[in-house]
Amino acid sequence: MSELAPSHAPVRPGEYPHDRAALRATLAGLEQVPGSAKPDPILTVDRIERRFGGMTAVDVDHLEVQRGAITALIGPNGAGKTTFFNLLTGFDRPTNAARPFGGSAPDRARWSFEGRDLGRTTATRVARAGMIRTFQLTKALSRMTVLENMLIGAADQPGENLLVGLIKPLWAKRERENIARADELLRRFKLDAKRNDMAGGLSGGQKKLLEMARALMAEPAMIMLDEPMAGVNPALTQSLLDHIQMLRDEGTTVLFVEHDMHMVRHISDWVVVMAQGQIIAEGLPEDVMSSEAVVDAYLGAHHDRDLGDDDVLTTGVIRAISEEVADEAALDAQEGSR
Ligand SMILES: Nc1ncnc2c1ncn2[C@@H]1O[C@H](COP(=O)(O)OP(=O)(O)OP(=O)(O)O)[C@@H](O)[C@H]1O
Repeated sequence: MSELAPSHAPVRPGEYPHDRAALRATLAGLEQVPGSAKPDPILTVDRIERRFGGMTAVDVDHLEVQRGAITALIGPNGAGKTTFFNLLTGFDRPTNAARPFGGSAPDRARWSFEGRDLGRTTATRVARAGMIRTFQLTKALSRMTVLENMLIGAADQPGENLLVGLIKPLWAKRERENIARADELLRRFKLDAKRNDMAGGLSGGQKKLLEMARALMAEPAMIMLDEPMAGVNPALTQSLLDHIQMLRDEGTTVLFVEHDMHMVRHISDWVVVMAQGQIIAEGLPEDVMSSEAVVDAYLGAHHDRDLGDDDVLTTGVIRAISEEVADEAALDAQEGSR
């Protein structure tokens, strides 16, 4: 058994054996229920709500994201995944946002990253804390070159900091370092030949790669990818998957939203299922996605097919199935206590 598995002792990125099996062994020992406790959560979320008028888009009671793992957030269209991402990264505010100096009222949204409270902070500060996201629709700036796009992603770009801007030699050194890092990432993402091209001329898949590479300029502890496979042609699919797995192997935590179930099944270490704003299931991909509950929800009765898309995953079906699973668990528990 893995060294990590029995104790569930906290682990740091550098300590990961870069061994997916060991990480999975740790995760396999966890309770597969919504809000399940993780041995070493990098992100912990409590009671976050977002309503638009009378509609509740997000209503998450508790979530912990395991450090160093690839966690997939799946769910039908409109489940609240992107809104949840927006809230966590400071691009939107919860309806029950914590009030400044309001203490820690239990009904107020709270989330912390690396133990740091992010509930009252801005998108820029969230990014500086090491939690960087990409968007469903790529935000590559088309009238800038690929390299310029990369430099925007650097956490300490000189233009942002007046003091650094005033100290020219330091400025120049920073810029050289940022360019070196950008070039290294562009090589890694096979975009180096496009370095001086306008980003607007890249294919959809290349823009996705650029967005991911740009997010890595800030050396985030956790990268959040919103539908990284959307619009990517099959030729680039494998490359994207490899990059994401490489990030995990290097100790970066990955949280991604995706409809491509092949991707979810093949690269994620843990899957969180959202429906109607709530987290309704969590677990290992093979358990969550092969569980009769989710397979039925996605595919009807066709258990012999791999999950290809989630068109058939309607909120109603998944909720009905999750209730059924909860009932079964309650029955099991009753039987066990007899
Ligand atoms: N700014 C907004 N104003 C009003 N309603 C919104 C707004 N943003 C999101 N919603 C609604 O909130 C719900 C959740 O949307 P969200 O985009 O978060 O879902 P999603 O799970 O990311 O869906 P998809 O998989 O289709 O991207 C949807 O019903 C959506 O219409």
